[in-house]
Amino acid sequence: MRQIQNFIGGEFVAAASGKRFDKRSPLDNRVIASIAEAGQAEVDAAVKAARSALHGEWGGLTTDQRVELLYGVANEITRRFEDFVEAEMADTGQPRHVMTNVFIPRGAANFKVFADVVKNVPTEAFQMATPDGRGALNYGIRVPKGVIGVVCPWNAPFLLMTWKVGPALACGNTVIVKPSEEAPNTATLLGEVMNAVGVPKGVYNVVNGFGPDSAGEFLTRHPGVDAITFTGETRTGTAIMKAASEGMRDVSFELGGKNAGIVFADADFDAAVDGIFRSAFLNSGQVCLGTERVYVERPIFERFVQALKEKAEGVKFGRPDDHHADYGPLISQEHRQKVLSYYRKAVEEGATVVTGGGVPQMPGALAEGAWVQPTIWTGLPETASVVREEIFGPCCHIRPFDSENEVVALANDTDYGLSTTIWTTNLARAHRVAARVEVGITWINSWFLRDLRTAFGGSKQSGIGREGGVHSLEFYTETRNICVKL
Ligand SMILES: NC(=O)c1ccc[n+]([C@@H]2O[C@H](COP(=O)([O-])OP(=O)(O)OC[C@H]3O[C@@H](n4cnc5c(N)ncnc54)[C@H](O)[C@@H]3O)[C@@H](O)[C@H]2O)c1
Ligand SMILES: O=C/C=C/C=C(\O)C(=O)O
Repeated sequence: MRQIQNFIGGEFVAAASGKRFDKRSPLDNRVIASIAEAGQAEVDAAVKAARSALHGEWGGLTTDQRVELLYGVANEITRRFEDFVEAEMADTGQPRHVMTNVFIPRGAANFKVFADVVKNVPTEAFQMATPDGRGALNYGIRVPKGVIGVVCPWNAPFLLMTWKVGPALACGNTVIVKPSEEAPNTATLLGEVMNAVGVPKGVYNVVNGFGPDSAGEFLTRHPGVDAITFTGETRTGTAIMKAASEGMRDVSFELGGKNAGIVFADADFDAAVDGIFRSAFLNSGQVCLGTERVYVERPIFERFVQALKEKAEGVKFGRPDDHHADYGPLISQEHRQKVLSYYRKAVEEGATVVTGGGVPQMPGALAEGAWVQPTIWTGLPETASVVREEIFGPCCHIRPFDSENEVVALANDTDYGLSTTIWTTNLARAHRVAARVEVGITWINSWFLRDLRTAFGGSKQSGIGREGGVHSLEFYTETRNICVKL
């Protein structure tokens, strides 16, 4: 069984308390790893190591030298691509093709894009007139924010962790990562990469554990942490914001969503079915940008529901290396119980269950896994729980609409504001509707296409701040203005 340690100051260490916790496979609920649970002592040590790296070799590197190392990290991730695929499949149980095509390639990309940004982004300067006529020059310099706490979710562990570590390191910070207790594997593996590439010890640290009264809380409350970047549930964001406020730390939050998919009658029908299907069921619905509310223009509503039903009923489940497997299980039995509770609630609230609503029959040991059926509902009011609350499973509710104004109002009738996908061949309308939907990112005739230079983040309860391209610099650096009299 894999033993997973913390990674502090370049060393793999257990917890002084000796505390460890188990990781169970989503596939069959077997214990597959034992993880050292970092306590306050380990978090203190990680903060100390990160701080001394800032004032040591790492803090003295030029941007070019830092960029060189980050490219080295990206290249080493690529060289060990298979190791990261295996590690993440063990954690999440998702099919190999999802890892190799979607999630793991973003590891290297998340380092390269920000290495390029910091190399090329200009700083600002202003010439100003002065009463004596000789003028003055103002110029800005960017400095690292310091020690960054990075708290990560389990649904795309490597992608989402490196999406924060990449810019943080590119801007000269040091980091302490707290992976999800459900998905610690790839964060530990990245520690091996950092050592292999020669990233100075203490620049990248990993403390494993849980949230409240464990590593997550110890990190977000720590006075030696200068800023916190968090990806996870909105309610966790509230708890972390409270912790960060003790000491006035800046926060960057990527939180929950209840995203709408909008399909107009003039859409490319097959493309829209494929696109909504992928956005609702990829990664067994465990994607924050995924679609759980589908709105279809009435003339094609019945045909669309039928087409989506057929695709959902064609889904094959299996082990990650089963080439026939389209989908894996949910991350854990606990999460499966949450999703199944919504499946029950939908029926209690009067939903028509178009397909699914239960668990698939799985052979042998897989019967113990966290499997659920892809599920489609119709017939519920917008006030229903499964229409209002994030479920984070392979399920969606579909309802018809009759006008552009109606569907914009429906899409915006949510506490969240993360993403939307719009399907129509009338691009003037697509752009008009996209500008009116209150979310951070909208896709037109597509979904989950990601240009890493763009602003990424949520509105309303879906997040605080934007990361991506130069936008990340606003969070991972501080700008100092210097005015010199000429
Ligand atoms: N907006 C985005 O880009 C984005 C991306 C991926 C996932 N998500 C969201 O993440 C959620 C799924 O991930 P999850 O279940 O791991 O989220 P979660 O909030 O349960 O946990 C996320 C992380 O926070 C830690 N944590 C929990 N309580 C804490 C506390 N009080 N203090 C410090 N740390 C704490 C957990 O240990 C874990 O590492 C979904 O809501 C999904 O929408 C959002
Ligand atoms: O489950 C959510 C996936 C989020 C993806 C990103 O944050 C990204 O693509 O940068």
